[in-house]
Amino acid sequence: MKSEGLDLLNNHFLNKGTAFTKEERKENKIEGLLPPFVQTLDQQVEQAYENYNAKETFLAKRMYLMDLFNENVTLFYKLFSEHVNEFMPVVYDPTIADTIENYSHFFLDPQNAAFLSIDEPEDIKAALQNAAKGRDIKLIVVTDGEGILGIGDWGVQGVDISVGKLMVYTAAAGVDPKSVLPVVLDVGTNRKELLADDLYMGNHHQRVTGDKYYNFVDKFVETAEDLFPNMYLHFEDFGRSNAANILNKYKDQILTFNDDIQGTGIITLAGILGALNISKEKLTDQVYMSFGAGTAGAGITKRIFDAMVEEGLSEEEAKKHFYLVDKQGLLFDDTEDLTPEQKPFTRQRSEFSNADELTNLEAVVKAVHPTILVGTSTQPGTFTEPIIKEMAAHTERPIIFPLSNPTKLAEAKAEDLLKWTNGKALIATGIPVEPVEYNGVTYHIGQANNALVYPGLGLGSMAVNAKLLSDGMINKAAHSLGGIVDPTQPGAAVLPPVSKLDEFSMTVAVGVAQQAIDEKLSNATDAKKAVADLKWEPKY
Ligand SMILES: NC(=O)c1ccc[n+]([C@@H]2O[C@H](COP(=O)([O-])OP(=O)(O)OC[C@H]3O[C@@H](n4cnc5c(N)ncnc54)[C@H](O)[C@@H]3O)[C@@H](O)[C@H]2O)c1
Ligand SMILES: O=C(O)C[C@H](O)C(=O)O
Ligand SMILES: [Mn+2]
Repeated sequence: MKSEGLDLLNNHFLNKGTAFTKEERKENKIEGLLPPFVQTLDQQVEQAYENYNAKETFLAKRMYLMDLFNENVTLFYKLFSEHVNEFMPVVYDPTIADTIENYSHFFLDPQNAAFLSIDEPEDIKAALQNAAKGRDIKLIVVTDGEGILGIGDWGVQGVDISVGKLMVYTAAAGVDPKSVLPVVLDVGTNRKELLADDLYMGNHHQRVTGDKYYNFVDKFVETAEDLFPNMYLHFEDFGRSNAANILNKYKDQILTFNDDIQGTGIITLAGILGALNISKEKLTDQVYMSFGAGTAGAGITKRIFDAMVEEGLSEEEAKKHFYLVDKQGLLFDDTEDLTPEQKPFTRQRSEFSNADELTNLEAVVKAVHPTILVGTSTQPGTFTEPIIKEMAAHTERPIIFPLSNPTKLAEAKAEDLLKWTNGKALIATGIPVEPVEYNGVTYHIGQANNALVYPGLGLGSMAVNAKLLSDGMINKAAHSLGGIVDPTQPGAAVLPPVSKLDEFSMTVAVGVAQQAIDEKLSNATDAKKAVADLKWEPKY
């Protein structure tokens, strides 16, 4: 049915606001509902950007942008595309963490999401249909809110991460916003403050676990697959005890992706390859230490391990290059409470004369002399000066990636890492960081955030209707980010800049699409054309 009159103005996918021409206004029964002057999209962008700049805080800017999105999707993305670098930290991480923590109090609009409650599993189908409103959904981002960034369990309030991740898909890779659906699975929350808050908008009970939980996830996956058969299903910020289980259950059956495990693995491998391109060292010579071996930490470890095997090491040899440190300290084969993902990378006590003392990062760094240290621990400031100096004393160009998000949880600041290592550290951070001046050199800091790859990976997979997301496609994405930064420049970043996100998302998309074709996971024939055909642009 054709939208007209106020319905048209209230349809944010179709609304052009003051850019409706005189003819369109007549034709669609909106004459007299707008100020008479017809604006161009560029004029609307100029006006919106003026308003945006008048807001003083990131939070106020974000709220303005969400209002704009709810009003006019085309204008929102046109504005976003012109200021990607500036808007990313506002629309996405770290500001998104503030809106998640305060969601029930800030609430104005459900942002087109589907809210699926474990107490009403019979409503899943209707909820997805209501939210899709007849649209052909090709991409869902779903969360259950248990492991939001590093800030933990926020129940239904985690829905904003689904909304934000989808906005990045469109801004970075041109995924058509009409084809996407944010979803939250409300299975309860264990956060006491939320349960005690009358204004909390989710189910006021503890998280449901076990079979009931997994059956609910199953029912959601089946129903979504049924309703939207060509869909790419992106899981985000599930808790440590569920994320890998869910991925392992579905990855060989449907086109699905876990961002924290796979996306983070890809971007971290890409960052390490970028760092080695600067230091001219080999991956297979590195000693890798993961600090915080949870969903992301173990996912990254597996990806780097696979890359070492691909570069010629046997699995047995490759394993010797890895050390996992978690709450218990260095993880040994007899450590209690190991997760299934940690087990393959544990060490033996007999390797060390002081194994019993290896219960904190400092002791382990002293004993092991890592060349790469990646932080996904959620513990701020844990990459301390003595630890970093110890690491730097044994390796010429230490590769140090404090990846915990949001900003307040980062293991270290780039500026400090450069100071403590005399400018030698090769750094990437999870959140965006301004360039650092040190000893007359401007150091550009790469952002190892999965947002740099998941949009291209998704677009490429969707463009060729890939049956599955294979290791080969994931690997291709990790190797697609090289060649943009000039590694010979002093202070060069280990990853390409976010300002070129739209450009390299296309490289990732085409590479991934081609890989799917080569692996016979797709019937398409022309990867480039398929990607170009699916790409949406914000214009009237
Ligand atoms: N940059 C990125 O793209 C990216 C992607 C995913 C996750 N992350 C960040 O990584 C962090 C972890 O996310 P996750 O999804 O893996 O969470 P998680 O809960 O699965 O993992 C966190 C791990 O840290 C461990 N830990 C907690 N306290 C510790 C301590 N004192 N010492 C050592 N280890 C400790 C936990 O036991 C757990 O294994 C978050 O801050 C998240 O924002 C970043
Ligand atoms: O959301 C981000 O910024 C990256 C990542 O998925 C995370 O959980 O921290
Ligand atoms: Mn995440």
